[in-house]
Amino acid sequence: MIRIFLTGYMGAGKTTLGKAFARKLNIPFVDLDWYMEERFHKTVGELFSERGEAGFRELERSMLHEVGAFENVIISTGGGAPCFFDNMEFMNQNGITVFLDVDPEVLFRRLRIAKQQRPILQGKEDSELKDFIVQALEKRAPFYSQAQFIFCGDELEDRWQIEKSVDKLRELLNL
Ligand SMILES: Nc1ncnc2c1ncn2[C@@H]1O[C@H](COP(=O)(O)OP(=O)(O)OP(=O)(O)O)[C@@H](O)[C@H]1O
Ligand SMILES: O=C(O)C1=C[C@@H](O)[C@@H](O)[C@H](O)C1
Ligand SMILES: [Mg+2]
Repeated sequence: MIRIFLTGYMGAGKTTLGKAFARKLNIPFVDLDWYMEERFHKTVGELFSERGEAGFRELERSMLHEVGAFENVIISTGGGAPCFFDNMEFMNQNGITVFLDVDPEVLFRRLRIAKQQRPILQGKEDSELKDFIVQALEKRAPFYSQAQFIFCGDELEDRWQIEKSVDKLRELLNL
């Protein structure tokens, strides 16, 4: 039975790599953010603004437990999920955990063009976004570093790079 949790900061490529990896292994892919959006018929942004971050995190935790019971699945978590409650411990006990490690400069490049969909980044000027990412990575490092595997997600810009990363991840996990 395969159950893999992909973690990492926003824009690390959890959804991109997770989808491609699941296709390769021919098993379902579940994105925790999408799962919550479907379950509640609301966007992550709406859930955030209606419940506040604390309410969102509670919901995220219970949804993580729900998808964490699925078998033969690749799960990409929200960027913050590993950093609240005992979520990291839960994932380590229930599956294989991978931290997608991406250079802050690369994250900045990706996120500056896609920040509107992410409530935590909304309204930030490019000049403050870079520092915000660096500081957030420092704060979150103690959680992300508890993953069993660390994988470089710098190269996910086109189909060819994604395919190459999928093969490397497969090798790393011995699958
Ligand atoms: N070719 C590309 N050039 C630049 N940016 C890209 C390209 N392809 C994807 N991106 C961006 O890179 C980011 C990585 O994608 P992805 O959505 O998989 O990250 P994620 O880890 O799932 O983030 P989140 O935690 O916010 O869901 C996205 O913001 C996407 O818009
Ligand atoms: O890094 C975060 O805290 C977040 C990441 C996204 O995946 C979403 O779960 C939400 O926007 C919060
Ligand atoms: Mg995602």
